[in-house]
Amino acid sequence: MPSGEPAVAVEGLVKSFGDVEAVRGIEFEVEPGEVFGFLGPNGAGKSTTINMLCTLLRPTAGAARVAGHDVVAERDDVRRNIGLVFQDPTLDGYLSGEQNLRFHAELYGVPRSLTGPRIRQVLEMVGLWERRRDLVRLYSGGMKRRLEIARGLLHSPRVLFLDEPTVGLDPQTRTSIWEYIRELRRAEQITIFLTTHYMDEAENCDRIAIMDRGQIVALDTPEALKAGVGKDRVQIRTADDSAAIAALAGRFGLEARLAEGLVTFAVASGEAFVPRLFAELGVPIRSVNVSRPSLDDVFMSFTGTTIRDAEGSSKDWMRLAMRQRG
Ligand SMILES: Nc1ncnc2c1ncn2[C@@H]1O[C@H](COP(=O)(O)OP(=O)(O)OP(=O)(O)O)[C@@H](O)[C@H]1O
Repeated sequence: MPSGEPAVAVEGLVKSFGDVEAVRGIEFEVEPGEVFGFLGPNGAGKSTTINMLCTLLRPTAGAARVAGHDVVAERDDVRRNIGLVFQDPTLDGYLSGEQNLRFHAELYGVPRSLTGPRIRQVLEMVGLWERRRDLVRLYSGGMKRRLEIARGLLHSPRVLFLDEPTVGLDPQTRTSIWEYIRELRRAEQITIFLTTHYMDEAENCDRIAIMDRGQIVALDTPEALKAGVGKDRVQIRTADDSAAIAALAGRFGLEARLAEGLVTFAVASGEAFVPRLFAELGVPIRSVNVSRPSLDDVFMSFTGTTIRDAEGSSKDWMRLAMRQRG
């Protein structure tokens, strides 16, 4: 990928299926090394977009470049430079972890001399080197997912597409998968493009795009998206709640009320406000708690639906991808 070029660059991308305009002229760029999250309710157009990026669907209009290559004119170059990790396991349970990777390396034409060292490198990265000789059917769910990630990395892709990488895994395993994803970015300077329905996971992304009805309706860092939703919630415990409520109204023009036994109010930037509060309230404060709008609030405000309603829509694009590649 030429230096300075985005890992993914999308311009006026459109995809129509007959009368259905699934993707309506979207634009965005993903920088090399970014962890980029793609969220949206069912039918928003996420899979259609990703299928175009992975060269499995031809755009109706517009253009996209992945790893510096045009998805239509340089399809094979794009394919060589991307890795896919999909939800449905396609590992062979009757082969060992290492044998699964060897098979994949052959499919991808990884030069033989490089295969052994590369397998060791990716297995060590996901903590499976010691277990490489065990049959995959004896692996736990988390180990299988880690092996799939290792497999997606085997041919050293510049951009790794992950479809809900931790769905169905227990919280501890999800945390460890995320550790691998972060390590991966550090070690391989790879760009990671992922879909997720877990908002806590979306928090781990450098930036998030929210898609709805064929359009990108929001794209920013998790922090900026949450800040854009509105105000933080501040709760204080005081020596005299009535006096505090009166002082908040009198000195700051804030309307506060008692909630859960705490003086509660909303303010644009809670953390920045706290020092002023201590300095100027004139009523002793015993404790303070600032909470931010969550990404759930962000999702709701842009799409009118909760992320939970958007769940269970795991798509077949990765499956389709593998079938078409294989
Ligand atoms: N091959 C196709 N033929 C006709 N319509 C399609 C086709 N693929 C997708 N669509 C339509 O395009 C729109 C976008 O679908 P898409 O699968 O891209 O959404 P999505 O955001 O991936 O949803 P999900 O969260 O369910 O995976 C939907 O209205 C869908 O019905």
